[in-house]
Amino acid sequence: MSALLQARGLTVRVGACTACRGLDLDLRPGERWAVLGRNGAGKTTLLLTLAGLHPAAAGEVRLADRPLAALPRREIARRLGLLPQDDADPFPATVLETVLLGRHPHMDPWRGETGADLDAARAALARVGLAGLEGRNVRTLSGGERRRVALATLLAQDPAVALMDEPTGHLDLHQQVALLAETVCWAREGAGRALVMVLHDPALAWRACTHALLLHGDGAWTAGPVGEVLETACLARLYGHPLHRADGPDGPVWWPRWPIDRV
Ligand SMILES: Nc1ncnc2c1ncn2[C@@H]1O[C@H](COP(=O)(O)OP(=O)(O)OP(=O)(O)O)[C@@H](O)[C@H]1O
Repeated sequence: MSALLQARGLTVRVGACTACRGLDLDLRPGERWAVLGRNGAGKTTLLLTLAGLHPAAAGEVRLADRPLAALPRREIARRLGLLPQDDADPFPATVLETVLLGRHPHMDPWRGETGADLDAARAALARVGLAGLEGRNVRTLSGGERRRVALATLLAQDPAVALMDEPTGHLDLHQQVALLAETVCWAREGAGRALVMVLHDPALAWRACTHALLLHGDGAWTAGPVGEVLETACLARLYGHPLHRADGPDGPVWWPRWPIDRV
């Protein structure tokens, strides 16, 4: 099956950081990639580069087999969605108005939103468990509620490729699992959807994703199926911290060793 998004020989740099050097990646329909690495390894910058919002130092990103750089932004926005790490609200918009922003790439600029756009926005809010909050000012939401609105905006956009920067940020333990599970269901429903998500918990990556990309912080990277890449010694090297692993009925969990000799 042909890739929805491809990186070829991609080198990504920002400031003194080299996120990856010579990255080759094929994001195929049905695949869900977790991006893992230490703080400052360049995960956000890589996502921005895959979205065409940060220039590559070398190599190329291709969307639907065409160079991303050659596509108009509106066409990119119909196929590719980005959940940013932070939710900025310059204006006191309502929850529904915020989620409707996800429909803009699909709207006729002269007609504005249709009933179908409103239905899509309301359905997305219901998926993240926020039906009934349509009229609330987004600035009055809690951090976790605001994160769920951001995810609803992405779902309403309905892109084939969703790039998600720390989708579990601000979410409690239940909401982390609920929202990731909902996202996985959404990705599976579509004819050809694929996800890339930055996560800080390899156990969630193991459950929610099919593949993992590890950014080692010096431009080196490791990519492959989660069962091969998410290995304890490799994760301990990635984070520079010894890890414990335990296996439960729904998969492995890793947790960092507490420095008992110091605290
Ligand atoms: N405009 C910039 N100028 C200089 N350095 C920058 C710039 N933007 C980001 N950086 C640096 O580049 C590095 C990578 O940033 P990035 O946000 O991509 O990391 P990250 O892996 O997403 O980190 P985190 O896990 O903390 O979110 C960081 O050290 C950051 O301080």
